[in-house]
Amino acid sequence: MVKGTLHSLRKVFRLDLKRLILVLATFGVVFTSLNTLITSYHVHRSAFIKDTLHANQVYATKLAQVTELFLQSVNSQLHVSAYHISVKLSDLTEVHKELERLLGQTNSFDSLVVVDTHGKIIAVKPDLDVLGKSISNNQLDVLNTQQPQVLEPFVSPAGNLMISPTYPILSESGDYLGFVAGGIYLQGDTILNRLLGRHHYEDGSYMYVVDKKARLLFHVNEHRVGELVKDNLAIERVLKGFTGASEIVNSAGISMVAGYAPIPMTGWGVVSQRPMSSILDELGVTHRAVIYSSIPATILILGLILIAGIQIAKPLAHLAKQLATFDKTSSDTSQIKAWYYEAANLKRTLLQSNRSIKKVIKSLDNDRKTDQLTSLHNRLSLDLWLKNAMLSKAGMSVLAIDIDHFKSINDVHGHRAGDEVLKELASVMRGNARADDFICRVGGEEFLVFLPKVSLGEAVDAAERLRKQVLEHTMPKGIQVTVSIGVSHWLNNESSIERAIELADQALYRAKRTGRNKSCCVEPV
Ligand SMILES: Nc1nc2c(ncn2[C@@H]2O[C@H](COP(=O)(O)OP(=O)(O)OP(=O)(O)O)[C@@H](O)[C@H]2O)c(=O)[nH]1
Repeated sequence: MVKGTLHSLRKVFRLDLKRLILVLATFGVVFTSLNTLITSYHVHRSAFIKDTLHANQVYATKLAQVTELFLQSVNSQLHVSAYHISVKLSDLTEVHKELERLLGQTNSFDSLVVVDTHGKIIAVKPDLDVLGKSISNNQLDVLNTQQPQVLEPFVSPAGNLMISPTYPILSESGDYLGFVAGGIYLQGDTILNRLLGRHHYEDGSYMYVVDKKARLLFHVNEHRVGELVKDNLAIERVLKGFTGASEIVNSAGISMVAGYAPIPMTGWGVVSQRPMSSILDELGVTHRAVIYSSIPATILILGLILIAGIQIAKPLAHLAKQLATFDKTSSDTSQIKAWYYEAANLKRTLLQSNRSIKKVIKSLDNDRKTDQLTSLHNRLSLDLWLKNAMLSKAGMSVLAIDIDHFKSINDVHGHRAGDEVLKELASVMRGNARADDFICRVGGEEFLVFLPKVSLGEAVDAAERLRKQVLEHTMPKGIQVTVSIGVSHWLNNESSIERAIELADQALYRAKRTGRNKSCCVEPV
């Protein structure tokens, strides 16, 4: 059973040319398509990441410039106010008015304070519960440096997380009188949010700003503002003053494609980034579109290759079939449409060899049925002929012919001369025969002649005619021979032809016994 199953499987999976082309074409097209898709995926991936890196760097640079411009503008506004305050410092009402003017004139600040040289808040707008209070100890440095600067993020007494640009107040003679500071909130609907917060996109891109201690000043997630960020390559690089872009893993362990740029005025840094997963998602969408759009072309190409393959295989398959059965179907070979060079060549060769082989076979077949010395029929040919003859209903006469004393011819003239005599006698018999007669050499110097549709009487006459002709004929080397002939007739009834041949032999024996060079006959059987 296993053997049978294996045989059936082998039959099903037999690798003919058509199947081979089918398998190779499918494999080729699928492999090429896959290879193209994989290559295109990698090329697109690199291009997507490169584009995103570049876009994020451009964004970060732009936003760094915007932030710096904003801070410069804030600085200028405080500068002007510091000047106005310096001349009115003795009148705090006027100082408050100046703060009110600045607050109303610009939306850069959420609050404004004036601090004296002891660090005490002497004026505030809007009215907050900080008047008369001192600035915190870690902010006292601004009194020492007496330079414009931005205070590090701190929580105001009113509970707001904020940064604070400051500007020194100098008297006309250049004495330091304190500083004016603007409060900019970092949480809620702040100026920084309005300035930077629009740069958050649905594709997951977002940006953030860190101060020089890597503390978040701005972040899409407001709750993270004020948080110190560690282990972030982009932040490390930007706080060293570099502008650039790279693939990073953020502090939450998420792969990001980030661009970064520093804000030289404050030492802060801006980072714009997009999650790698969102890039790959977009790439996936693009790639699926590529796959879907390439399917019809792939199927078309596969179909065309298959059609071409089948057309190529067809003549070869037909030629192979013809080769297998060439003896029966050679005429069909010329009908095969060998439409391309190799198949046409094969077809021509097949037709030629077909013809040659048939010729050879025919010649071999003739040789098989012919006596090599006399070219008369041999016993095999006789058997075949008799089978056909027995089918026809007509009777026939049989002559059994034997050369008299042939041994002495061989002895006297040599075996070769004997052969020549046999050949010559065959020629005499052929010349004497009708088209339907069948002449056969059955032994050394013994012959049988079958005369279809000839009566016994006519056969006796024919035998006599032949005997006389041989008698009068001069054989090669001047040899004279005689023949004895036994004649019988077969009526083609229930008796066998073998019996008729036997009787002809008996008649021949009688002719030999009673003097040779004569013909004897028997009654028809
Ligand atoms: N040259 C030649 N001789 C052959 C061939 N076949 C048989 N012979 C010879 O034919 C001779 C036949 O001799 P026998 O059978 O004695 O008969 P015969 O001499 O003809 O005598 P009868 O038949 O009684 O008249 C033998 O010597 C065979 O060697 C052949 O192909 N060529």
